[in-house]
Amino acid sequence: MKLLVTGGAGYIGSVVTRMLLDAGHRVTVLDDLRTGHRAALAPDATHVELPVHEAARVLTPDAGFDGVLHFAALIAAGESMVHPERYWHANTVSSIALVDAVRAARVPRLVFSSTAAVYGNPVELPIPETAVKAPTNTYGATKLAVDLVLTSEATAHDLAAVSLRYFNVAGAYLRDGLAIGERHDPETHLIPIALDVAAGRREKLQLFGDDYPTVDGTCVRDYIHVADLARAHLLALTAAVPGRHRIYNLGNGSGFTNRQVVDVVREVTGHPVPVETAPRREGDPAELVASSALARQELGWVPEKPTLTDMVGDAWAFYRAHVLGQS
Ligand SMILES: NC(=O)c1ccc[n+]([C@@H]2O[C@H](COP(=O)([O-])OP(=O)(O)OC[C@H]3O[C@@H](n4cnc5c(N)ncnc54)[C@H](O)[C@@H]3O)[C@@H](O)[C@H]2O)c1
Ligand SMILES: O=c1ccn([C@@H]2O[C@H](COP(=O)(O)OP(=O)(O)O[C@H]3O[C@H](CO)[C@@H](O)[C@H](O)[C@H]3O)[C@@H](O)[C@H]2O)c(=O)[nH]1
Repeated sequence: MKLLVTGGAGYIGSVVTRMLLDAGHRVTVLDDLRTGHRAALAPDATHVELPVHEAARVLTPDAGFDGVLHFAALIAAGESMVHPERYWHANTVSSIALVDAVRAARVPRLVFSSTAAVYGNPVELPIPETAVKAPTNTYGATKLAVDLVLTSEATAHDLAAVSLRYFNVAGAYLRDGLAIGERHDPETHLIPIALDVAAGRREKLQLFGDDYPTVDGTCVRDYIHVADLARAHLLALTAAVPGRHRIYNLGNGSGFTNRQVVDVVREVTGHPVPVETAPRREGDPAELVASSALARQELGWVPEKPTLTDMVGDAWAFYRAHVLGQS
């Protein structure tokens, strides 16, 4: 297929781009590098340095794209509570412009990066796709809005749409000397920050809140390996059906508290990783754990690296090689 990948210079988009190219697809990456890295761009993909809202300049009716995978977004839930307008523009307004371009160019399929953050504090665990959607942060709300746009678009205009609701993505894609991993700047995610501490780049980790209604008072999250997540996108591309908007949760179905995650980082790195308790981060739901039964059933998705030790181990291997330059 000829595919447009938005956000292909970012963490997840660059892993998926690599897998798409290796599977024989032709890929154009649309990314304005606002948070991504030029070095993460696949050398055998075409790169167009444009913002998503200008996608129509690339997605012309003559260009012959078979599909779009839409990763480009602002992703920090905490920041979205402080600067919500940035999130509505970057995530929702831009996505509507992209969907307009997809319709105008008659691109048949679109796969969208949705999120566990659409659910808010869940009333049932593990969370199925049918659960109540009540986001506790603006980031989740901006993504839920795009999911709703895609449902109408699929129904009214025959788009084959798939939303993949990722839970917490971790790890790195390591293969034959290649390593693609997480490099957000500034970093806000728990595992890479804990690795910064293990590497001696930060003194300690702040744990945001220890009074949540969970086993040790810290938030619970469900982690998914970035390579397992990436494979789900290739499956979704072929499973997409015209006129349908399919939605799949992607996680492993096991919850880890933030303290348990830090324990795994200590085991993997051999570093004590000191922590201090800090106030809650606004907008954080207490617990997010996925039911991915539907993805397993309908996409035939089976995670190959479901353990947190594997994820942290791969993230640490990437970190040492590419952030500390110890390869
Ligand atoms: N990382 C996670 O744990 C996680 C979990 C759930 C969902 N997601 C979703 O997955 C997607 C990818 O996340 P990531 O961790 O790879 O993020 P990332 O920040 O590493 O990558 C995002 C990429 O999109 C580009 N970009 C952002 N806005 C753009 C715009 N308007 N125009 C052009 N380029 C733009 C950035 O330059 C960057 O390269 C996002 O949509 C995010 O919401 C991520
Ligand atoms: O220095 C830190 C960083 C994070 N946390 C906590 O660790 C947990 C996980 O936080 P983080 O790694 O930032 O991920 P989330 O906020 O859960 O969000 C991620 O996972 C969501 C899906 O669950 C996605 O939608 C988001 O894009 C992605 O950033 C939360 O309780 C945070 O408060 C800390 O205690 N200290």
